[in-house]
Amino acid sequence: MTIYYPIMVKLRGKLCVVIGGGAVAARKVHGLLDGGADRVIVIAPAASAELQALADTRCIQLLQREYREGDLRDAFLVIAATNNRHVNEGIAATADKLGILVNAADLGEEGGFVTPSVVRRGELLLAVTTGGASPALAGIIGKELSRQFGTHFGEVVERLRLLRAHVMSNIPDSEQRAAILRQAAVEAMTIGDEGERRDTFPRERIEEWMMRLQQAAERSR
Ligand SMILES: C[C@@]1(CC(=O)O)c2cc3[nH]c(cc4nc(cc5[nH]c(cc(n2)[C@H]1CCC(=O)O)[C@@](C)(CC(=O)O)[C@@H]5CCC(=O)O)C(CC(=O)O)=C4CCC(=O)O)c(CCC(=O)O)c3CC(=O)O
Ligand SMILES: NC(=O)C1=CN([C@@H]2O[C@H](COP(=O)(O)OP(=O)(O)OC[C@H]3O[C@@H](n4cnc5c(N)ncnc54)[C@H](O)[C@@H]3O)[C@@H](O)[C@H]2O)C=CC1
Repeated sequence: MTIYYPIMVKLRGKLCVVIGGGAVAARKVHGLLDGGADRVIVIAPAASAELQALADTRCIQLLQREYREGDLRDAFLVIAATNNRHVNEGIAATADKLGILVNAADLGEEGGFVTPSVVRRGELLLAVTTGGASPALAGIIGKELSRQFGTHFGEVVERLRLLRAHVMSNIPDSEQRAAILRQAAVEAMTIGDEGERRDTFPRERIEEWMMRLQQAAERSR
């Protein structure tokens, strides 16, 4: 068993290299693009129509050839997704030597990182892993979470961010701030319950919301 440490990493401006051009590579490329990557190079002698289409729209750069030793130079992150175990192993070993983050689609835990099942709702990002024990279960739990956390959560989190900025600049006491923000998060989780309209959260303006939460926090002291 491998123990993992989860982080949310920024990919903007960082070179990501994907080797392989099949269905698995395409899924990983979509994950990278959804995750903010804007410099993605895909290397494969034969790439799927899906990857060709991404290259046509300039979302990725496609190099139609086999992987070569120097291809990882300057990469921040590498995904080895060929159907050749030997090639994937070589990529993983080279990346390791160069200190580059590497995912090996067929080596599971032998790579440097594994990709979780992901649900995005605006800035809310849910990621599920079984560490390679059951990728299918990770996917099923991801689908369950996407039902549980509806699309309105994007807006909910946006409002919470606005509230937090407002609270940060208006409430000097850190304990009071925490009480207000915790209560706002509790309210956010109940939205949708009892027929509440999902498209307006909160009903009040941010300033009024803060005042109400502040008064409630004071009452419960
Ligand atoms: C270790 C890991 C490395 C990595 O790729 O990062 C890995 C490895 C392998 N997957 C294999 C098979 C399958 N993978 C999926 C699906 C997903 N696989 C994903 C991640 C991971 N897969 C990493 C661990 C994540 C974790 O466990 O938490 C997900 C979560 C995310 C993503 O791919 O982006 C995505 C779901 C996305 C979603 O739905 O949300 C399905 C399900 C299906 O197809 O319906 C199957 C068939 C059923 C099954 O095997 O469970 C095989 C065997 C291939 C063979 O048989 O030859 C290997 C190789 C091995 O195990 O050695
Ligand atoms: N991690 C995961 O979620 C999963 C991983 N897998 C594993 O991922 C691997 C890839 O799966 P698929 O995309 O379905 O395979 P695929 O057969 O559709 O595609 C393989 C790709 O690798 C390319 N390739 C082969 N040799 C290469 C080289 N030397 N340099 C560059 N590119 C090369 C081919 O041109 C092709 O584009 C398989 O080995 C499979 O075991 C399979 C299912 C899920």
